[in-house]
Amino acid sequence: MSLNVSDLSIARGGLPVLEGISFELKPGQALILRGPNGVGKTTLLRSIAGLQPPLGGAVSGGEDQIAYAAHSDGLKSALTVTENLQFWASVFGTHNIEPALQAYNLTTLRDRPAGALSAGQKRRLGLSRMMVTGRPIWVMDEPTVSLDQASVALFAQVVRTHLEAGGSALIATHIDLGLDARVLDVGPYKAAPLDIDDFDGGFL
Ligand SMILES: Nc1ncnc2c1ncn2[C@@H]1O[C@H](COP(=O)(O)OP(=O)(O)OP(=O)(O)O)[C@@H](O)[C@H]1O
Repeated sequence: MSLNVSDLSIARGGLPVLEGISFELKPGQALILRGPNGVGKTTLLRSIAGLQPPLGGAVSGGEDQIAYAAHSDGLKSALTVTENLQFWASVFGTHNIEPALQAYNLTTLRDRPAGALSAGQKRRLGLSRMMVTGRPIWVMDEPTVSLDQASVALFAQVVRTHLEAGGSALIATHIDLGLDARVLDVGPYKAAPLDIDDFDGGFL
């Protein structure tokens, strides 16, 4: 199923950040979001993932189809690598965690508590959760933070395989992942500043 974003306007902390965002993401496609720090990429991804309501416009096709990977890895530090993935598999009603362990080179770390992993290993585990969700639309916010070059390549390969299987991916990233993907620069969609309409002329 395609994800459709239509004339979306979004706010953070009560202030509009982006407006007029529209795109379609079809099965097999990836879309890379770019834009300067603070422009609203995270806010856009959160809105598309259903974590916050938009100010206006619409998102369709994402209901129960989206798996969202935020800035944080979302791991339970006392659980092992295997237990973390089993937990997420049970949340999403799936079972087989082995492909995720193998794809992210985590098999030798499978019995290690997540809290005892390095930052890059934690990130690999966090990203591997996407595979066990069984969901077709992956929405990912700066997924390569903490990853070394080899792990970035692993991640890009996982995404390629996901796209070939008919999945899709929406990724906010500042780096070139080498994917065959469209790029959407959200900079030009920066919302106009709010009008200050409570100016008290009597103050002058
Ligand atoms: N919890 C918050 N409360 C209020 N404002 C926030 C909050 N989090 C972020 N903002 C503001 O909302 C705006 C959009 O932030 P957002 O995190 O979506 O940007 P971004 O494009 O993802 O940035 P980056 O590239 O640095 O990750 C920024 O101006 C930011 O300062």
